[in-house]
Amino acid sequence: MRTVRAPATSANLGSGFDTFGVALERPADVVSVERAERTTIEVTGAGAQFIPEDPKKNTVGAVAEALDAPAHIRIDKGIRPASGLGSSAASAAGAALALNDLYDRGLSREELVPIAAEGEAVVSGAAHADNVAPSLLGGFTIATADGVRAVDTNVPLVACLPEEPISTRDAREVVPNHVTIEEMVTTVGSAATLTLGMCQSDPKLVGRGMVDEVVTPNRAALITGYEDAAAAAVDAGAYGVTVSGSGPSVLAVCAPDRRRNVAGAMVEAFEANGEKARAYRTWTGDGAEFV
Ligand SMILES: Nc1ncnc2c1ncn2[C@@H]1O[C@H](COP(=O)(O)OP(=O)(O)OP(=O)(O)O)[C@@H](O)[C@H]1O
Ligand SMILES: N[C@@H](CCO)C(=O)O
Repeated sequence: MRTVRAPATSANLGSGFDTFGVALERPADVVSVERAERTTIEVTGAGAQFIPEDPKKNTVGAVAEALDAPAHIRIDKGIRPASGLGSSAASAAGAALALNDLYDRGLSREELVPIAAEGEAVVSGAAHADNVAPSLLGGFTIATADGVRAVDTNVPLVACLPEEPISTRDAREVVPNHVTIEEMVTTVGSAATLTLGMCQSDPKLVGRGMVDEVVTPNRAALITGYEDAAAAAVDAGAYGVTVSGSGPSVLAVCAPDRRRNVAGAMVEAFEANGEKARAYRTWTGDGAEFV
């Protein structure tokens, strides 16, 4: 048997739609695999009642098929599904690392990224790698058509998770198909600034790099209370705020000693809009690990 702890992740980071992602120190999924004649899945933990155990509908089933590694797979969910914290991706990343070792496939973590992304295609219709990449590699990752690059970083973050679920599949429907040259220039500038901030572990630069006028406004409109929560986070000292992944989670970057204030301000803002919420005070983190 092999057991892997795979971290939550936050993708897009505002300016890096379908490209940027970052691993979080917490929360995480724990995935255990044992050899079997055919793949079966057992899900427990956060939101398990909403997660299919059919291998054709669960991200880990696609991973087992891609690796030709049938197994009994147990997933203990630490990351609520449809949360914007890479719940589906963490299971896929954990299963990829565990099955690769169990069946001695000898693939590198980088080579496992597109395999884990096939799991994402099962649930969202797109094999986007911007959650599975940081969950496998850790740190800040840049996923492009010719591969994935990872950067070690150490940036304090607050992830605030309102109760209303939003599926990635639904949230991809509101992404515009075209941008203006002015929007492109703003996004490129933000993306470059965010990348520099991650390379230098500079939360102020990361916050400035979250500015996005293309995807974020359309996603924010799906999240009840987003504008109030984002404004409250900035008032409490956040350097930047954006939608985490496809939402509804909201990601803020701030100084380490401001995380409690930022977390409390966002939770209160959501509650003032009738939305219960919880917040994780965390840091950028490492990739999946054997336990
Ligand atoms: N192993 C899994 N863990 C979590 N969700 C899964 C899993 N397998 C399939 N799903 C399905 O995927 C959906 C959640 O994935 P989705 O991409 O929408 O949200 P997320 O991964 O939590 O957030 P995001 O991708 O925006 O960070 C749910 O409908 C769930 O039923
Ligand atoms: N880039 C993906 C990430 C989902 O977590 C999206 O925003 O649809």
